[in-house]
Amino acid sequence: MAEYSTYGSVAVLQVNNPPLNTFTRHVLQALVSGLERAQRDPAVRSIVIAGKGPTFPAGADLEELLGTAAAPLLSNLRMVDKHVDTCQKPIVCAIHGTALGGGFELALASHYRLAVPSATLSLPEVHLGMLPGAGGTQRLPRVVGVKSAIQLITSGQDIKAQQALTLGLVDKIVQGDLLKEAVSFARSVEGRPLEDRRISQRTVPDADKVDEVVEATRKTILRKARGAIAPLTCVQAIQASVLPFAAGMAREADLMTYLMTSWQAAAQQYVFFSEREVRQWSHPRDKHINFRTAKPTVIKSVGVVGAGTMGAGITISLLQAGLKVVLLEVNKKQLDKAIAVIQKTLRQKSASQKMSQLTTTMDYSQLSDVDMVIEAVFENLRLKKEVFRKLDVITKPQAVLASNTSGLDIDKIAAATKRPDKVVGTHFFSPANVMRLLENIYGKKTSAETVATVMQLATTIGKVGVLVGNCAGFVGNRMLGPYRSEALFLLEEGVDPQDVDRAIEEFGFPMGPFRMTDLAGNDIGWRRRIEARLTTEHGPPPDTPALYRRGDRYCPLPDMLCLQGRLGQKTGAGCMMLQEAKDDLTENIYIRFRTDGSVFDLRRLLAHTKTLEELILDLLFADDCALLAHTEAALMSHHAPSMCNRYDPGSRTALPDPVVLQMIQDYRQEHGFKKRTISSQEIVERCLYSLINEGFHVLDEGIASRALDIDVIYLFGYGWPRHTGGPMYYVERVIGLEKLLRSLETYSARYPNHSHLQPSPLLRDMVAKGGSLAALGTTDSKL
Ligand SMILES: CCC/C=C/C(=O)SCCNC(=O)CCNC(=O)[C@H](O)C(C)(C)COP(=O)([O-])OP(=O)([O-])OC[C@H]1O[C@@H](n2cnc3c(N)ncnc32)[C@H](O)[C@@H]1OP(=O)([O-])[O-]
Repeated sequence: MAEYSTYGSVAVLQVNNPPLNTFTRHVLQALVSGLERAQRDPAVRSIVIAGKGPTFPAGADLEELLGTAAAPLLSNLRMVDKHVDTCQKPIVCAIHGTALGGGFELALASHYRLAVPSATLSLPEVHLGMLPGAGGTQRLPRVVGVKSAIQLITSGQDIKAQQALTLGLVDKIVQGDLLKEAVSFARSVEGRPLEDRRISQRTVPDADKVDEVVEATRKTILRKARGAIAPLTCVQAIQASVLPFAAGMAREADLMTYLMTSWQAAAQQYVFFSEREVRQWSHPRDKHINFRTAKPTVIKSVGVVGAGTMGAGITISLLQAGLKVVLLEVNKKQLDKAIAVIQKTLRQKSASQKMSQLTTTMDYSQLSDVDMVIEAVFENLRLKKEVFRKLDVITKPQAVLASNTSGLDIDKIAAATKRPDKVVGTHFFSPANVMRLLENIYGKKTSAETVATVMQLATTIGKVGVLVGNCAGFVGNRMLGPYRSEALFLLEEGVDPQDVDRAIEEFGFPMGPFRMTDLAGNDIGWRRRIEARLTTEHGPPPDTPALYRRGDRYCPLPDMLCLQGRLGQKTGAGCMMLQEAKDDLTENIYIRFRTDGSVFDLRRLLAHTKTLEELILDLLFADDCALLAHTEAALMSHHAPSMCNRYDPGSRTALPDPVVLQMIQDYRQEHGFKKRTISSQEIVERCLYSLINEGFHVLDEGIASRALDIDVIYLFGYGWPRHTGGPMYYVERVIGLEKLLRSLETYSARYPNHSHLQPSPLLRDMVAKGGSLAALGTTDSKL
């Protein structure tokens, strides 16, 4: 637990609790015993505390901290820190690996800190809905000042050794053998006065400015916290650091108790464990196929087909993980553009050497030797099948073929090959090198080995892989459908897009549904709806009721906006693309003709022409000759058209657009909707409850095997606020299943034709029988 040894006058205490040397009560008791022994021994004149194995203690043991042992654990840690702080013999902490939370707090209580260059320090408690409750909020500001302490503690960010040295958090960086250096350092400081080494006895350097600093940062913290209580509570504790140390510690303890007993802390700790538990996957339809029984194929090289935004992002992720990549793109200009993006990103990450692992090509035969291919071409089933047909012929028989589709049928894609067992979905989220989620989709014939391979790939490239079944939209996008529909129905009834966005953002999402569509592109859903024959490029399909499709309520507003060229933020950027892309047309660029207002996808037009130049010539010699220029001017104009908002050039701030508001008003009038006032609560409930209700369907159908899989998908792929634990956790632990059912019943009685508001049979069953999502496999056992 804490091994005791002596090197002459130096006693060394090495925490030994593999794998992360976390603090349990027993570890802490062993540390106290060791400290007492060293203090008692007259031959010992200094003490070194270190971690055995790969790391310095990575903090309190969360299993204990979250259970009934929390109070004794916390008081033991405070006791150790007090022992260390007040010890009459100098104590040196030797830091390697990750000194996190309580580990870093122990180091701050010590008199000297040495670290290896690769060491990382941080106080990440805020991510667990807590604060550094063993003196961290009191000691850190005494070293770095209130301003920096607020920044470090409310973000929980990592501090690398060099930065820690600059900030005065470590005294020396050690290049060689850490323990040896620490022992000799300890020896060198023996007998020196310790009073100025005790951080607790120092004053906060910017104490006179504390109120000013807190005031200046409060707004930013509130905005970033998006409803989480921990960040502001951390600030309150840090504010108390200007008090005498004991008073500050008492305030910290009170605030820690408040946070530790909050539902948000429980939710965030659930997130921590769920992020790890998704790795322990099992096949929803056959529990015998799972992470233990299925063996992954070793992947050393990956082909990526398609060098658009997704393909480039996927390539970066793979290269960063040290894999060999062959990037294939049939359009030379697009390939060059992607190479430039990849190079720039890797350079920013100081990882330019990874470029040597990249081969770029326009020739499919270069993929003959890769272990796996990830296809990332345009979201079109015909095109994807064509690509898979080619890949099946060219790649080696054992290669895994994965599609980065966001919702197309994996079985249909697999059917284009003679190896459906090796075909799988790997749905990355944009930007693919940043977003942590990887939704892995198995088809009817996908083998256990293939599933294990893509789940392993997720870990290899630092993503959170979640295994789901095959259905339109899989888990994430399928659940988003009802949410988006309900948001649109709310527009019909009287709210503006900005009202919906505001309510959802106040709940904690970084972006409401309309800003999100503006960012992603309104045309993505439009194309999907055109392909599903719900609408056409010219308006609703003939003989179709305006507000219904296949018996379901349908809101055509987004289609109408697309027909007006309001495709999202990128339409605003479209003019730039049009200019620079005169002969580089790989993104979707839309033009609108002045005579009839119709919108065309330039790519589609290009399919009938050889080059963009030819197309432009055609247009110039056609009756609509002025129109391309007109379109350019329109796109360049100050009010670049977007979906529901307008964006000033170079800005992402969504501004209400009077044109859209008028259009919605006309639409309400035309279809007999009577505008009414709708509360934020109703907006949030209707949007989120319909999304969650779909989650119950997803579980019922076995598309997701556990509620925690859905939570992780929403937390890591869709910006669901972390402090609420994810949609399924939130509804069960905070709202209550019964209340969800009653609300859905009320709303579905009011809107009988909104099918997604009809409570799912699984939800009804659970409420009737008193069942819980935990029984379906959440991490309750760990909470
Ligand atoms: C007392 C009050 C004041 C103090 C408060 C604190 O200290 S608060 C705490 C402040 N400290 C933190 O918040 C640190 C949280 N931990 C981390 O950030 C990372 O684990 C890491 C960077 C230390 C290592 O990353 P990595 O990618 O190398 O590894 P990995 O992440 O995959 O973890 C491996 C296994 O260890 C498990 N496990 C991990 N930590 C803990 C823990 N503290 N406890 C228990 N278990 C823990 C993890 O679940 C996983 O288990 P599995 O699934 O294999 O059964």
